[in-house]
Amino acid sequence: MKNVLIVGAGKGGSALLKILYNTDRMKMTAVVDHNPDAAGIIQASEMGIPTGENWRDWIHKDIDIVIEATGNEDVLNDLLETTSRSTVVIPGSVAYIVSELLEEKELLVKRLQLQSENQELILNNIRDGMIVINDQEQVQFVNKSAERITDVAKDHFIGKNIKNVIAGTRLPHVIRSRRREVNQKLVLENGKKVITTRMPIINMEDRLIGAFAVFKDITEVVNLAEENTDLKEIKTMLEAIIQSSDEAISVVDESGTGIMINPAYTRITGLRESDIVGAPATADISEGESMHMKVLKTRRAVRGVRMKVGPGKRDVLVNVAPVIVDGKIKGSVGVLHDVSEIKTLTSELKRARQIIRNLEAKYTFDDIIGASEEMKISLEQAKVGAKTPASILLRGESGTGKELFAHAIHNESDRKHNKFIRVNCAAIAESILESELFGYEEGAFSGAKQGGKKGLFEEANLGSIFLDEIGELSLHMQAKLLRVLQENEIVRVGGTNPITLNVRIITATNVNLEKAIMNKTFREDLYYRLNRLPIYIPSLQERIDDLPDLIRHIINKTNQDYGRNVKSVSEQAFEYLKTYHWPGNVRELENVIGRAMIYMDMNEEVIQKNHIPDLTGTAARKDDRKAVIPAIPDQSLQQAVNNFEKEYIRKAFEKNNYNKTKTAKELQVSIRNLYYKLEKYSMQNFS
Ligand SMILES: Nc1ncnc2c1ncn2[C@@H]1O[C@H](COP(=O)(O)OP(=O)(O)OP(=O)(O)O)[C@@H](O)[C@H]1O
Repeated sequence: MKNVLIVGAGKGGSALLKILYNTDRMKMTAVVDHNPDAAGIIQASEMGIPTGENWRDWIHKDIDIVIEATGNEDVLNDLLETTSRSTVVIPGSVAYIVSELLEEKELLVKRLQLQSENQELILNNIRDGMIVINDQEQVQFVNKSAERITDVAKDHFIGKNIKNVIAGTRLPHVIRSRRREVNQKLVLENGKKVITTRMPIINMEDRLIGAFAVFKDITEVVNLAEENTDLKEIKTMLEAIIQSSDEAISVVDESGTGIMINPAYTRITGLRESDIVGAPATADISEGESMHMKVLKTRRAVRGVRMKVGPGKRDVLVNVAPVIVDGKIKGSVGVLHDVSEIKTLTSELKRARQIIRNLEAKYTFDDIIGASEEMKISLEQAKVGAKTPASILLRGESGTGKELFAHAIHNESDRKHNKFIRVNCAAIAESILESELFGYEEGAFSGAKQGGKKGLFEEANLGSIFLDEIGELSLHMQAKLLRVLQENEIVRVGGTNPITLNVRIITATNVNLEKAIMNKTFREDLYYRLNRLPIYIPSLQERIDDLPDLIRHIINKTNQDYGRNVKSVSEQAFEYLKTYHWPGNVRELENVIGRAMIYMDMNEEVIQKNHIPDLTGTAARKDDRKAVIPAIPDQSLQQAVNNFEKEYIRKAFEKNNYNKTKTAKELQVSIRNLYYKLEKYSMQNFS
C-alpha cells in the first residue's frame, strides 16, 4: 500500500483522484491546492480525504509518492528539490483524458451489459430453442424455449458438456468440422421432434470459439401432418366403399343440397350426378316431400320405407339417417336397398334349390327304416333291382316312402356317380312337360331359348330318372315315354334328330294303373314296359311293428332340424299312436310327431298323449263347415282368404288320408292345381 499526496487538485487532480481512489494499492494521504475551490479539493473532502492549500505542510515521512497534477513548472521544481520521495508528474490534461476514457469505458460496459440483457430477453422470448456452447463443448447459454422444448432446466445445461445433456447432439461435430448443418431432424429423449440448424461461432481472427444450435419443435406439425394423412386415407377408403357399394347412396348437406351419389344410385334411380349434386333435395327420388328434407327437419332417422323408383319402378327399401357432428346437423345420408333384386335372387335360389334337389339322390337304403317282414321283402327286391338295368315301378300308398326307395335304388346302382333326376309328372303343367322332359330346339316355340335347351332325360343320361305320379301322364306323353323305353332315344321338341340315351327309369304311382288301363286312361303297352320289376311298399298299418323305430327316427330328425332335445314318447302316447290306422303313412306320422313337438315346452323331453293332435279326424270335419273369423280384422282380405285356404286344404288332406288324388277330387280342383297350392303355402311336406 503506497501513501500518495496529490498536489495541484485542479482539473487534472480531480481526474487523478477518480482514477486512483478505487485502486487498493494506493491510499490518498492528502490532496492539496492553493485554490481551496479546486475541483479535486472539493471532491477529496466529499470522499473524506484530508485536504490543504500548501503541499509543504503535508510532506512528511510516510508519504511515498507525490503527484503533481497541474503541470505547474515552479511547483514541480520546488517539489523535486524539496523531496527525495518518488514524484510523478502527470500533466493534468492527460489525467483528465484518462479519466474521461475510463468513464467512457464504464459507460460502454454498462451499455454492453444492457445490450446483453436485452439480447437475453429477446432470445428468451423467441419460440425457437437456442443453445450456445464454447469450444470445450460446454453450454454457455440456453434460452427459455430450449428449456421448454428439451424439458431440461437451465441449471442442468449451463457449464455442462452438451453431450451429457442432449443425447445425439451434433454440436460437438460442428465444432470439429467448422461446418454448419441446416434444418436437420432430431428426435429428443422426451419424444419431441425438432428441426435444428447448427452453426460454428468463429471470430474475426478466424478462431473458433464455440457453436450454437437453433431449433424448432415440430411435434405438433408432424402429428397434424400425420393426422391429415390418416384422414386423407380414410376419406379415400370411404369413397372407394361408397363407389363400389351395391346399395344406392346419396348424401346432402345441412341445407339439403346434394353433395354426392354413387353409381348404384344412378343404376337404380336413373338419376345422374348432374341431376343431384348441387341441386336441392326436392329433386331426389321421393314423390312429395324429400326424405332428406324430412330427416334434416326432424333430426330423426327414417328406416325401411318402401318405394318404387326409377324408370323401371324398382322396389326399394329406403333408410335415411341424419349426420350430426358435435350436436350440429351437418347433412343426411340416404341408402336405397333394391328389393326387386332380392326378389329375383330369391326366386333364382328357389329354382337352384329345386334343381339341386332334382340332381341329388339324397337317401340310401340305410335311411329307410323298416325291420318288419313286409318291409324286408320290399327292401330285398329293391336292392336286387338296383343292380339290374331294368325299369322299376314303385307302388304303394301315398307317404309310404316311394321316393325314398327311388333315391336308394339309384345310390345302390352302378350309376350312383351320375345324375339322379326327379320329375313329379303331376306337378309340371302339361303344356311344358314335354319340353321339360325332352328338351327343345332353337325356335321350337315363341320364347324358346337361343341354341335350344336340354331336357331332363338328356340331363339324366348315364344316370337315373325318377318319374313320380306316373299315373297322371296324359296319353300323348305316355306315347312319348313309350318311345324312349323302346328305342332308348328321344327327339327334342321342334327337332327331328333322335338323341340316343342310356337312362335308368324308375317310376312310382299310388293310383290303380290296372283300373286306369281298363278305363283307357293308361296305355297297356307302357304299363308292361314299366312294370318289369314292380316293388310294392307296404302301408304303415301293414307294418305297424316298425312304429317304434320310425318314431325314434323321426324324433331324431326333428330334433336336428329344430334344435330340440326330445327323447321319446310316453307309453300312453305310444299306445294311442299304435291304435291309429295311419292312412297317410309315414308322412302323416312325421306330421303328427312334428306337431306334437311344437306343442311341447322347450324343456320337455317326453311326448305325452296330450301333445298329440286328435287323430280321430272328427274335430277337423266339424270345423270344415264354419270359417274361423278373427274377432278384429287384423289382416287384409287377401291374407285372410289365403289363411283360410291353407287351413282348408290341410284339413282336406287329413280327411283324405293324405292322398293327393282323393284330396284334389274332394276339393274339386285338378291335381296340378293342388300341387300349385301346396307350393304356394309351403306345404311341400304333404307331397
Ligand atoms: N321307411 C321309411 N323310413 C324313414 N322315413 C320314411 C320312410 N318312408 C317314408 N319316410 C318319410 O316319409 C315321407 C314321405 O316319403 P316319400 O315322399 O318317399 O313317400 P311317397 O310314397 O313318395 O309319397 P307320395 O306318393 O305322396 O309321393 C318322407 O319325408 C320320407 O322321408
